[in-house]
Amino acid sequence: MRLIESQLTGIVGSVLLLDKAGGHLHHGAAPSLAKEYTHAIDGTRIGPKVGSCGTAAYRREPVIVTDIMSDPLWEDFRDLVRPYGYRSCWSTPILSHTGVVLGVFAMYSKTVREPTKAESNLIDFTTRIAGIAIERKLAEDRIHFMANHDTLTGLPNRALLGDRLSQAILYAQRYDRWVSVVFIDLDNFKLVNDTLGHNAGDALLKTLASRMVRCVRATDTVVRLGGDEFVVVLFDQDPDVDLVGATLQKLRTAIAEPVCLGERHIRATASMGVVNYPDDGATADVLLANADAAMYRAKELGRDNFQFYAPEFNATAQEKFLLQEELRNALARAEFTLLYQPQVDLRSGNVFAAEALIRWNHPSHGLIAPMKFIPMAEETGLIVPIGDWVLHEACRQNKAWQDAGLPPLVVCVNVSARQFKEKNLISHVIDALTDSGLEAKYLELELTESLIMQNVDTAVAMMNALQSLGVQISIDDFGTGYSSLSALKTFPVARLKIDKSFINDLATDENDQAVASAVISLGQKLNLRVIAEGVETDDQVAFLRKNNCDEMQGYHFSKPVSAQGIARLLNKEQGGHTSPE
Ligand SMILES: Nc1nc2c(ncn2[C@@H]2O[C@H](COP(=O)(O)O[C@H]3[C@@H](O)[C@H](n4cnc5c(=O)[nH]c(N)nc54)O[C@@H]3COP(=O)(O)O)[C@@H](O)[C@H]2O)c(=O)[nH]1
Repeated sequence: MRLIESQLTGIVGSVLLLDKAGGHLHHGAAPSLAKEYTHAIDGTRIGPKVGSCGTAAYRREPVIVTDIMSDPLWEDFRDLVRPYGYRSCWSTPILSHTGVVLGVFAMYSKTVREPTKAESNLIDFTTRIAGIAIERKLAEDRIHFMANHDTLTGLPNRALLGDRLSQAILYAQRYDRWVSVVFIDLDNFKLVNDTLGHNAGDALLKTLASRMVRCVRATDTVVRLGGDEFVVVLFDQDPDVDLVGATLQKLRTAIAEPVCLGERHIRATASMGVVNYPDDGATADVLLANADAAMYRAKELGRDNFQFYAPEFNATAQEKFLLQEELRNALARAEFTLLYQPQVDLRSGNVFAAEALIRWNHPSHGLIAPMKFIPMAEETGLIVPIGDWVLHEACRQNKAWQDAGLPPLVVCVNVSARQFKEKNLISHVIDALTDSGLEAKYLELELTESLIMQNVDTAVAMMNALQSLGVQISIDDFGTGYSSLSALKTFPVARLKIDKSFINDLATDENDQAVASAVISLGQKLNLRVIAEGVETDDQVAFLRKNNCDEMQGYHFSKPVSAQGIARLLNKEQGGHTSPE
C-alpha cells in the first residue's frame, strides 16, 4: 500500500476485505487514511448505493466517484467523510482467480478529480497483485485451520489439543489454578454407524459437537480426537469450587437430548473420564492418558456415567493387558468350557433346545463369564478360533446326547460379528457338522439384530447360504438393533429372541409390555417363532403365556448348566435312566 501511495501524489489508499458471509467490508490495510474514518466505515455493508467501496463490491466492477459531495452513491456517507476532507474515491473490486469478490481496493484524494490513465493502470495492476496475495493468505489460513481442526465438526483436533492443554497448564501453574480434562467416548456409536449409515453417524457427531461447545465457556476447548472420542479442556478452574461437576452434568444432559436422524430419534449417552491438573498429572500427556483410563472405567461400570481418575485405574488397564495375553493361550491350554441353558416350549413345557454359553476356566481367576473376555476376543480377532471351537464342541456334545439315547434337541450357538464377517464361516460350520456327525437341523446359529443390520444384503446372502445347509438361524437381542419391517421380511430366520432388557420389567413396565407383545405378534404375522430370554418370574411367564409367546429361556426354568446337567434334565423329562457323559 505504501509503495503505491509513493507513486501517486496526494492520494491515500485502503484495502477492505469482504467477510465470509459476503455482506460486509472490513479494513485490511489503510496506513495513511485517517484512523477515525477507517474505524467509522469498518463493517460497512455492501449494496447498490453504499459509497464507492460498498457499491464496487456489490456491482463487482470499478466505481469512480470524482466528487463525493455531489455523487448520489455517497449521499448517506457525506456527513461521515466531510471532516476528513476526502473529495474523490476510486474503488476497484479485488477478485479471486475464479471471479469471487475478495474485497475492494480504494484510493482517496482531497481534490475533485478522476484518475489519469497512468493511475488507472497502476490501480488495476495493484488490485490484481492484492487479489493474489489475499488468495494466498486465505489458502494458508485454510491449511493452518485444517491442520488444527477436525473437518467434520470444525472442532480443534489432537494437534491443537496438545497446545491448548499445555497453555492451560502453564497458566494454572502461574496463577495457582486448576485445569480439568474430560475424556468423552460416545456409547454404542458404532451401532448407529452400522445400522443407520455413516451419514447418520456424521450428523450425530456434528450435533453433539456443537451441543458440547455450548456447555462450556469460550475460553474452554472442546476437541474431537477422532471417531466418537472427544476431549474437553476446562481452563482456569477454581480449586475451591466444584465447577467441573456442574459442567459434566450439563454435558451429559446436552448429549442425551434426542437427535433427529431422518425418521429416527436417537438418544446418545457417553462415558466420561475426568482428571484435574495438578493432582492427576503434571503434563498434558499424563493427564490425557489418565483421563482415558478413567473413561475406560466408566465404560466398565456400564457406560453412561463419568468417573474421576484414581491411580488404581492404571493397574486395571495393566490387568486387562495381562488377561489379553492369557486369552491368547487359553485355547491351546483347553481352558474353555461350555454351559448349556435349556429353552422351553411355553405350551408343552418341554425342553426342545439349549443355548451353548462359553466360560473361561482361568487357572488363577476361576470361572470367567463371557462378558469379561468376549469383547476382548472380538477386539483382538481371537473370537474367530474361539468361536470355531464353540461350534465344534457344541455340535460334538449334541451328537453325544443323541448317541446316549436322549431326545434330540437343537443346540444354539452365538455367532459374533467378527466371526460372521469371516469368509470361511460356512466351511467352519460344515466342518463342525461333519466332524461331529450331527444333522444340520439340530444346529441353530444366533445372530444379533445389530450384526445383521450392519450390512443387510451381505447378511441375508450369508444367512441364505447357512440355511441351505439345513442349519437354523435366529435373531438374538431382537428389538435393540433398529431393523425395519421390510428388511425383516427378507431374513431367512426361524426365530426371534426378544431381548432380555424388554423382559426384565415386563410385569410392571407398560413400554416393555408393548414392545414384547408387538414382537410376539410380529413373529406370528411373519410366521416366525418367538422366544423370550431372561425370564425369571411367574409374572413374566404369565404375561408371555397370555400373549401367546411360543418359547422361553431363563433362570425361571434353569440357569445355564453343564452338559451332564442337560442330560439329567432330558432324562427326567423322558422318565428314562440313560446316563450319558
Ligand atoms: N460370540 C459368543 N458369545 C457368547 C458365547 N457364549 C456366551 N456369549 C455371549 O456372552 C453374553 C453373556 O453370556 P452369559 O454370561 O452366559 O449370559 C447368558 C445367560 O446366562 C444370561 N441369562 C439367561 N437367562 C437369564 C435370566 O433369567 N436372568 C439373567 N440375568 N440372565 C440370564 O443371558 C445370557 C444369554 O444371552 P443371549 O446370548 O443374548 O441369549 C451373551 O450375550 C452371550 O451371547 C459364545 O460362545 N460366543
